[in-house]
Amino acid sequence: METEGEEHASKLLRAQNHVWNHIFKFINSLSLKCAIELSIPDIIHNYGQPMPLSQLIASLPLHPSKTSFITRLMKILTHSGFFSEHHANPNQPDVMYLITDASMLLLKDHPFSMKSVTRLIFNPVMINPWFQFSTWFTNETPSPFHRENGMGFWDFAGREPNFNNLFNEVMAMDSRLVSTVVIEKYKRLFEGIESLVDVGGGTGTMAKVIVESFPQVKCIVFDLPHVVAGLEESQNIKYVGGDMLEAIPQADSIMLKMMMLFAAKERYEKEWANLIFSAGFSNYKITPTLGLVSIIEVYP
Ligand SMILES: C[S@@+](CC[C@H](N)C(=O)[O-])C[C@H]1O[C@@H](n2cnc3c(N)ncnc32)[C@H](O)[C@@H]1O
Repeated sequence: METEGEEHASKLLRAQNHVWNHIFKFINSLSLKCAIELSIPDIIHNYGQPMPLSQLIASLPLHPSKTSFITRLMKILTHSGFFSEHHANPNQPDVMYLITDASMLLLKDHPFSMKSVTRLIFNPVMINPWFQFSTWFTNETPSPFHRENGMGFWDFAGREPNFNNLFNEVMAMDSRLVSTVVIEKYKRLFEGIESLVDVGGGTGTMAKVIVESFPQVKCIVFDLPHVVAGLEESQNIKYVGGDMLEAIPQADSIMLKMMMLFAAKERYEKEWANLIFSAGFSNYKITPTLGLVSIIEVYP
């Protein structure tokens, strides 16, 4: 039984431990970045069986003075669920690694590879604004991103083609995965639709999957002009550049996936966003698990 003093000391240690852990959480994500840059998920996957640490080390472009640190990197990543550790037998001290469902999504050639997400999110353009977070609360700058990069996110994407392409690629990857689920699960919703506008539809990945599965649907992919410029249209897909905060094209259904619907309604008081809200969410399929806000609806 702990004395009052001991109990106080354990509580204090637990609290300190909690703070240390929280402060160092960034090591988890930046270790993941490191592993991806060294192609560790691909190397282990291509090995085709549990990969001994010595083999992994031999396959990496390491400076000889750094080989022992790979064990530490792999400990962090195993603990975070990106690899699993295996021990062949007690006489074989070399630990072996396999990839997990999570690191499968980091493989270069996986159809739903999230590698581009890591390139986008670990980009200083995206990370540095977080260092401005508290300052942002104390002044008028519209977003930490704006404060750090001198303009809003979408303006920045409009001026930096590489960043724009990377962002659109990330969105397309998400849509490739989500569309497979949406088409399967919400088939019913698309069956009666003749026209649909995908507001903020990016480069049209969702729209392409929808018209392939439901050829009666005519899709308008509506997004900022720099996103849709030069994209190839088809009989069922038209691209329209514009600002959803001004107006959106007419269609008998609206699709929003990962869009700022609340901002459109509350900050910008857009009529079309109000319409969605006033119709009552019960009429709409809101599938937060499929994205930040995924709404697929036929209206009126
Ligand atoms: C988070 S992405 C979602 C893209 C796509 N719906 C998806 O889920 O893959 C947000 C999209 O909204 C577009 N966007 C941002 N502001 C916009 C505006 N004012 N008018 C039209 N599109 C806008 C962006 O260019 C971007 O493609």
